Amino acid sequence: MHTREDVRPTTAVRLQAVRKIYGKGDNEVAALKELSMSFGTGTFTAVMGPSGSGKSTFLHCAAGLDQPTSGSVTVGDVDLAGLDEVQLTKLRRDRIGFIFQSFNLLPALTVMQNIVLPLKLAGKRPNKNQILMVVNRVGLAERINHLPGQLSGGQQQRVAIARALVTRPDVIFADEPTGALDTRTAAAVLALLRESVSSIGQTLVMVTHDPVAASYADRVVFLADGRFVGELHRPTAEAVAARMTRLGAWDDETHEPSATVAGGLH
Ligand SMILES: Nc1ncnc2c1ncn2[C@@H]1O[C@H](COP(=O)(O)OP(=O)(O)OP(=O)(O)O)[C@@H](O)[C@H]1O
Repeated sequence: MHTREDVRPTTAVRLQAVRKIYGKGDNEVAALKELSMSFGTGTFTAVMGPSGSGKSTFLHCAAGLDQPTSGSVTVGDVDLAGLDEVQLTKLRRDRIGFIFQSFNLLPALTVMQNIVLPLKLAGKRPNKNQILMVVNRVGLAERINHLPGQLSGGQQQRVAIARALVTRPDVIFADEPTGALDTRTAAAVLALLRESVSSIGQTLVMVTHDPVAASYADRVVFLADGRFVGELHRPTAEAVAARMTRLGAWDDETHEPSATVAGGLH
């Protein structure tokens, strides 16, 4: 018998010639321009680019939260263009995990209830051993009966990571997952994300402004003005920062390179 891993395609997510136009006529903005990109199963990719380069639009289109104007997005072996809203919702629930800067936990539910929520919503009976494995992996075994409000920011983000891992999705999209955390807590969360890729083969795509966060990835892809403009494999924070500087990412000083870059963290 095949396990699900045996039959997983080697490409978890593929975008082909994706265009996304917002607005009409004089107000038209081309946020993505013929963007083509693939994300291999079991890889960790960081997506970077200057403000307005299309990172959020990319994330929304790749995760089936928004539809491209043209081009195609495939998750696993499913072309999203062929799905109606109900099917898209089901695909997001069953095959995609999300981690946000703001954690997005339900405050009235315990840690354990938050973690098993995606399984409950999918009508699946939680497998106790699998849940406990995930809870242990994120280091929350002592906290399962706490409410999110009783946890630190780093602990809350670890709950969000466990919640994303528990359905064993084809891909997890993370949007600035360490944006609200201090440097040391961010490092712990990034190490955990890295470990979920290295040890269980999770596929992870993370949008970030932080070169140090990006240095935990296998690959960094750079967007500028809605286009793919380059990539770095086995990135260092210094190389990422240098590339971002060349892209003019910090000209407006809204996103300073992290102070930790100089230390060569990773
Ligand atoms: N709903 C929308 N309506 C009109 N234009 C939009 C909309 N969303 C995004 N845009 C425009 O599309 C372009 C890409 O925006 P997007 O938010 O994807 O960039 P980003 O790289 O995520 O930016 P940031 O790093 O500042 O979050 C920008 O020019 C933006 O103004």
